[in-house]
Parts: sequence; C-alpha cells; structure tokens
Amino acid sequence: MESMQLTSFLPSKPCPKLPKLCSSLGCRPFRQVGFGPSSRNRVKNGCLMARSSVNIGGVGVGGGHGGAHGGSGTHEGSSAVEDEKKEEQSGLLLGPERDASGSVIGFNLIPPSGERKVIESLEDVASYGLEESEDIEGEKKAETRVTFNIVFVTAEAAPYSKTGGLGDVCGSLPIALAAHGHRVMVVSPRYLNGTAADTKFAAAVDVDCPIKIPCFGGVQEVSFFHEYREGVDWVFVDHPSYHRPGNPYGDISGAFGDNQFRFTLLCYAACEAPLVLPLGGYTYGEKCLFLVNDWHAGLVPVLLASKYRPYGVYKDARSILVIHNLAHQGVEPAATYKNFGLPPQWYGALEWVFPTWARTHALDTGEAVNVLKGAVVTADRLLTVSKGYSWEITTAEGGYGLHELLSSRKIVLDGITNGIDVTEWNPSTDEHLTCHYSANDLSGKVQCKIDLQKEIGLPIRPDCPVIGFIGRLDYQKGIDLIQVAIPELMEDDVQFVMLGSGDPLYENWMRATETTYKDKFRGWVGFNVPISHRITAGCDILLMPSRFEPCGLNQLYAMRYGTIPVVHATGGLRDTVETFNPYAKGGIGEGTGWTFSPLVKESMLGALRTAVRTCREHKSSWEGLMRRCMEKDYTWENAATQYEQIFEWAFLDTPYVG
Ligand SMILES: Nc1ncnc2c1ncn2[C@@H]1O[C@H](COP(=O)(O)OP(=O)(O)O[C@H]2O[C@H](CO)[C@@H](O)[C@H](O)[C@H]2O)[C@@H](O)[C@H]1O
Repeated sequence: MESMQLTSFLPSKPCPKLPKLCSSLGCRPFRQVGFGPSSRNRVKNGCLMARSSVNIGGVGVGGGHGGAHGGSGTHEGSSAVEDEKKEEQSGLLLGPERDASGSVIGFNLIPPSGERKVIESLEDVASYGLEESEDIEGEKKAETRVTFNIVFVTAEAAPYSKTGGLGDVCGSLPIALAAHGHRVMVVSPRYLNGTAADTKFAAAVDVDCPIKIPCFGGVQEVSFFHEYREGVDWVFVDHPSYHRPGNPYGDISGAFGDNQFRFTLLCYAACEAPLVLPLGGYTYGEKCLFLVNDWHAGLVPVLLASKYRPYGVYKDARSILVIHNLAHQGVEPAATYKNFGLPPQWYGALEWVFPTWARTHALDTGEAVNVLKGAVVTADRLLTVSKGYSWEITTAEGGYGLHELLSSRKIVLDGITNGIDVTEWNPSTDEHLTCHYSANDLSGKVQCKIDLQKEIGLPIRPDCPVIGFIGRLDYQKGIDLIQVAIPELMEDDVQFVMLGSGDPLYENWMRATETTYKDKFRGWVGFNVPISHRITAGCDILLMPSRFEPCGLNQLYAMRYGTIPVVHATGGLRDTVETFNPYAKGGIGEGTGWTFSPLVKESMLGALRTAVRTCREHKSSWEGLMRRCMEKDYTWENAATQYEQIFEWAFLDTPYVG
C-alpha cells in the first residue's frame, strides 16, 4: 500500500513557468538531487527546480528567489534571477558563534557584501570554513545573521482568514521574518464562504500548478493560489472543501465533520509547495524550515518523517511545531488512521488512548488518533507562544494529556511571547477610531470612550469606569466566571462591554444580560474587528479571566491603547502583565495592570474593584499606569529575533526523525 507515494504528488501537469527548461534538459528522476555547490538546479517531476538556499562559497540565493525576498531586501516582487547571477560572484565567510563560556552555539555566514545569506544544511556548515572563524571575530552580530527558507503552515492567516490569535500571529510574524531577510512562504487554505470576506483573496492568482494528493482512500486534486505581499509569499491551497459558508472550522451547526480531511489536504499541499511552486521563478526547495502551527498543520512533520525522508527528500529540512493552543489536538477515532495515507508502521506516532474515565461506554476501547501528538513526536523542535505556557504544558494541569510526552522533549521546548502588529494597533493612527491619542497626549482617549458609549447605546458618562472583554466565547476564556460575577459587579457604578462569538449558550446569556442591566451592560455578539478596536480604545480596563492563555493578544493590544489589563495569572498573561505597585519607585509606582489568582469570583472581583477604585480616585497613578503600558515594546521585531535563535538551533541538530 505504501510503496513510496510521492509519485502521486506529481504536479498533474508540468509547472507552467518552466516548460522550456524541462523539455530542453529532459526530466531526471525525482530524487536526482545534486547537493554539491555546482548542482544548483535539479529536475523534479518534469520541472526544472532551483536548488534551495545558498551554495556556500558560491551562489547566494535562498531557494531561488530568496535573494529577492531576503538578501539586501532592496527588491520588489518575487523575482531574483538577476540577483542570483550577481551573487554568484560573491563568496562567504563562515564561523562559529560562541556564548560567554566559549561554547559554540551557532554559526554565522557572512557575505562580503554584508548581506544575509541562507544556510543550506549542516553539511554546508561543516564543510566550509571553520578556519575562517578568526576572520569574523569582532564582527557585529547584526551583520552575521543566517537566513532561512521558512514555510508557515497554518489554518488561518490575517487578513485573509482569522477567527482568533492564530490568524493574527500567522499574518504578522511572517512579515517580520521576511523583513529580517528570510524567504518566507505562508501556506493556508483558500476559504471562500460566499460573503464579502472572499474579496480578501482577490489578489491571489492561480499559479496553475495543481497537484494530486493520495489520502482518504482516493486521490484529491488541489491547486495553489499565490500573492506576494510585504515580502512574503502567501500561498493558498484551493479545494472545494474550503468553499462553504461559515468560518474556517465550522458553521452555526458546529465544527465541520470533515476537518480531518480538510487539514490533511493542507498538510500534504504544504509539503509539496516548496518543491513544486516556482514562486518568482524559483522553488523554495528541500532545505526549508517548516513552522507548523497547531494541530491543523500537525501532519506536516509526520509526513516529512514517514513519506519524504525515507526516500531521500527533505533530509535537510527541519520542522518546528508552534503550539498556540493545546486544547485542540485533532483527535478522531482510530479507524480514521487509514485516511491519512500514512504507512501502517507509523500508526504509533499518532496513536492515542483515552483514559478509562473519558470513554463513553463499556465497549469503548478509547483508541483514537491524535494529530497534534504526531507532531509532538516528530517535529524537530517545539515552541509555545510564551515562556509561561511552555512550562504549563509540561504539567498535568496544563498538558491536556500530553504533559509527559512534552516533558520528555523539554530540551527542545521553548516559549517566545507573541508580538503584535503595531501598525494595525496604533491609537495615534487607528483607522477605526475617529479620535486619536498617544502616550504623550492622552486627551483623545476620553473621546474614544464617549464615542464607544454612543455607538453601543450606553449612557454617556466620561467619568464612569468602563470594563471590556473581547474574545472567543469559550470555556478557555473564563466566560463562566464573568457570568457568576456580573450580578455583584453590576452593583458598582461601572459599565461593562463584551464582544465575542462562539458557544451559543454564552451568546444567549450576553443578550439576556443586556436586557437585565440596560444602563450598564452591552454584549455584542459577533466577530467584528472595527468594534474590537473601538472597545480596546474606549474602555479603561480590559478583563481577561482566561482559564489558560498560551499568550493572549488582547492584553497586549489593550496596553498599547492605555487600557489597563486585569487578568488571571496564567500562561502568557502572567508573563506580560505586571501587577501595579503604587509605592514602588518612591511613590511613582510601577506595573502595568493587575493579575489575580486563584481563578475564582472573589479574587477576580477583588482585582477589578481595586482597578476601578484606582481609575476613579487616583487619576495620576492611573495615568502613570497608562503610560507605562503604552510604552511597552511588544513589536514583532523582538519576537522575530528570538525565533531566529530557535531556527539556528533547529539546524544545528540532525532531524529528530531522520
Ligand atoms: N468577536 C470578536 N471580534 C473581533 N475580534 C475578535 C473577536 N474575538 C476575538 N477577536 C480577536 O481575535 C484575537 C484573539 O487572540 P487571543 O490571542 O486573545 O486568543 P486566541 O485564543 O484566539 O488565540 C490562541 O493563539 C494566540 C496566538 O498565539 C494566543 O495568543 C492565545 O493565547 C491562544 O489561545 C484578537 O485579535 C482579538 O481581538
């Protein structure tokens, strides 16, 4: 059954942009890949393919048009043929990067031009120039960064698709990494739901390179759409199963029943994209780094290990699993294993057995397959979106059944706090606000509060503290705690605004609560980005009683808008919000909000009441809090630099499953 099925991934027709080269050179077999510096191009499946990344000592183009996206960063569009020729003239120096104790922690490639280059493999590193190390000592780190061919695989990427923070991250981090000189592709489904949102994909064109995917007992054809924007190749996988009303995961009736199928397609397509798509004339090639986000992309490292590496393909690629939310793992009955089209002997990688208490009836054996687990056991490295959460998932409380497995891989598990898009979220320019403000001039914020009160029909009272909540109406977000606390909270002179969608029970509760507390409570049911900006700007306090929070973005947006977060001390919330101490620094105070724990009504109300009192009675302290929040640096620049360190570590080790 599983004799190498790569042949079935053949583009169903030759890649259109390269037919001449293919026909003139003839087609060599798929795995005829030259890895020496002179064999820069290869022929695969009827298409001449550019070798990925740089050839040390020679060509300086990452996977073809990496030079255009990376390198000097001076080029527009996805084309780099000319640059490649120029860069062929240049050489590279190479040397180890050491920590304070003198241990080698990485390698630096230094093009004489000072441009960044792409490291292809460990062999490249090993075979070129440790002797050169002395030459580079004393060089500035900024000039010696290595660049990579990076492939994000994600179920959502803003602005094309977004239901939550995953979309935000996969819409922004790729751009930040491209700005650092990396060649970056994002592979995500082309969702069309028959609404105005479909126009977001309008600029992406069909690259006319369909492929066939063997899974679910048949062969599926998917095609690729492409848009080059802000230095990133946005690649959208197209298949009829992505065209239906609803959001990426479901509709009003709940989650789609075929999500395992839809995201299996995504993963296969993402594995093929670097090999077959001649973006800007060049493929990314094999030596790329897959950043697989959450369970939807979790099959990618399993496919690399089971269906590519055994046949000599992707031997020098690496994969990093980025966990944004461990609560969703892509678990389905064990009988569905055959759907994945994986070799039978790989069943163990996805095997999952529910504990007895979680089984539904006496004959239930609890046997299942778990895609995220498959990713945890096959990815080269693991990352979460904050340090705190990377520890929490190794505990029984936070590990959702995977804690032991995750603990066993602690050595490759890291946490990097998300950044935010500071252009979209900027109170001094925000297109969704009529009035603007900044840390230097806070006067506009009160007008934002008045505008919000007007818009949602609450009494216009600039002095009344307004508390906000924005987020998915989900157990994770602690809505049940807000529910039980609302009657007591509403006894105070405050207003409360909620924006969210999700569990219909919570949606109905929000509607009902609005009727009960007409002058104090508003519940906006739906997903509305402009309103989310206006709530963030118009509130004084943002409440986040999340049960767990891998990072949390709303508290970061709130801080940027001088809206003070009151959060449960968990995961990324604990990492990013520092409790206010009015006595610190000789009475000037320090801190950026309030954290509370344990997650019970009393402690949440206690923190909220302290915040409300400070807002109402201690204006100068409150302004100090606002300014400290607004001055915090949560740009992606910070996070991107930390990601680069992880990338370098990923390539220093051999593939975890080789
Ligand atoms: N009704 C609505 N209308 C408009 N906008 C809405 C909305 N509901 C939510 N949003 C927006 O969706 C995003 C939510 O991001 P979060 O990081 O707070 O949570 P989420 O749980 O989705 O993300 C998961 O992934 C992210 C990214 O890694 C982690 O930060 C997080 O902890 C993890 O749970 C924000 O941009 C928010 O404004």
